Amino acid sequence: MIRIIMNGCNGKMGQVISQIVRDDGETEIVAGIDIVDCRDNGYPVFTDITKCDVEADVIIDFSSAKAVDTLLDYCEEKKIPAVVCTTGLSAEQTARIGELSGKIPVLRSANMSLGVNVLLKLLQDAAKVLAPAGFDMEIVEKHHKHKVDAPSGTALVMADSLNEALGNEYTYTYDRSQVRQERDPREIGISAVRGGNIVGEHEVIFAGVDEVIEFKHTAYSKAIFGNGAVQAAKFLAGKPAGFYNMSDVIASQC
Ligand SMILES: NC(=O)C1=CN([C@@H]2O[C@H](COP(=O)(O)OP(=O)(O)OC[C@H]3O[C@@H](n4cnc5c(N)ncnc54)[C@H](O)[C@@H]3O)[C@@H](O)[C@H]2O)C=CC1
Ligand SMILES: O=C(O)C1=N[C@H](C(=O)O)C[C@H](O)C1
Repeated sequence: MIRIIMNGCNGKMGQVISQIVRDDGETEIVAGIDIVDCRDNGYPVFTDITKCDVEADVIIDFSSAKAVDTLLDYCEEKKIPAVVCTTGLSAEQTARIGELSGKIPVLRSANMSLGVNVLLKLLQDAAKVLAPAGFDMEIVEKHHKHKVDAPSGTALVMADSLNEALGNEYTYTYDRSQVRQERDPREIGISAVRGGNIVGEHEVIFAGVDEVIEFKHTAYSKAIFGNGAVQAAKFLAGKPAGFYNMSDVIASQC
């Protein structure tokens, strides 16, 4: 059995993962962390991560960017592998994760679904052909009204994938309301829509002269992220220190 600590256990994703693990014969949640202790999960819940003294093989984090500094301190102190799924992290937090991966295994991914991670590769192939041919690139993401970060972590990773494939020469434009000029050919536009209970949609538009290509991923349930996170936890437990992402998990299953 792989023993998991669930950070953010009483949130939407924490509850999805609690159910997946209940139905899984290879993993168990041995403790949860959440500032809100509102339900009986069948495992102990700590409202302060520093008070959690339960031994575990890996921690899965779906909490809040504000919670991530303390999470990383805890993982470093306890030498516990971390699957970091929370989005909206600062540049400093991202750098800290990079440093920490020299000491412990850390897997970070803004999107744990198989589909998005396959799409990231397809986008790079498309960008290498279409951008030099003059196609403009725009990303539109849509999420539920409760989401606090914008643009989504996935939209940013998609932009970074496009940019990386093109030699990192592009800048990102989030808002055109204050400018009165044509778009720069070396920009990637990123727009965020929030409303209702949309689970998550990401559309990447390559707009050329007289032709448009659109790549779209639609999440129909949060289970796709939860299943990916549990697979990532199984992958990460027992690995040497290093920085991993979902493409490592997918490659290990092929
Ligand atoms: N990487 C991925 O595939 C996905 C990432 N996410 C990200 O995961 C995060 C959580 O998403 P949801 O579950 O939808 O949000 P949520 O708001 O439903 O749940 C977050 C939980 O974290 C708890 N929390 C807040 N501060 C905490 C702290 N200091 N320590 C422990 N727990 C704390 C909250 O009380 C809440 O129960 C967000 O950043 C979201 O963008 C969400 C879905 C997929
Ligand atoms: O907050 C969410 O719900 C999601 N967040 C992730 C992101 O910011 O990209 C992944 C997914 O789209 C759902």
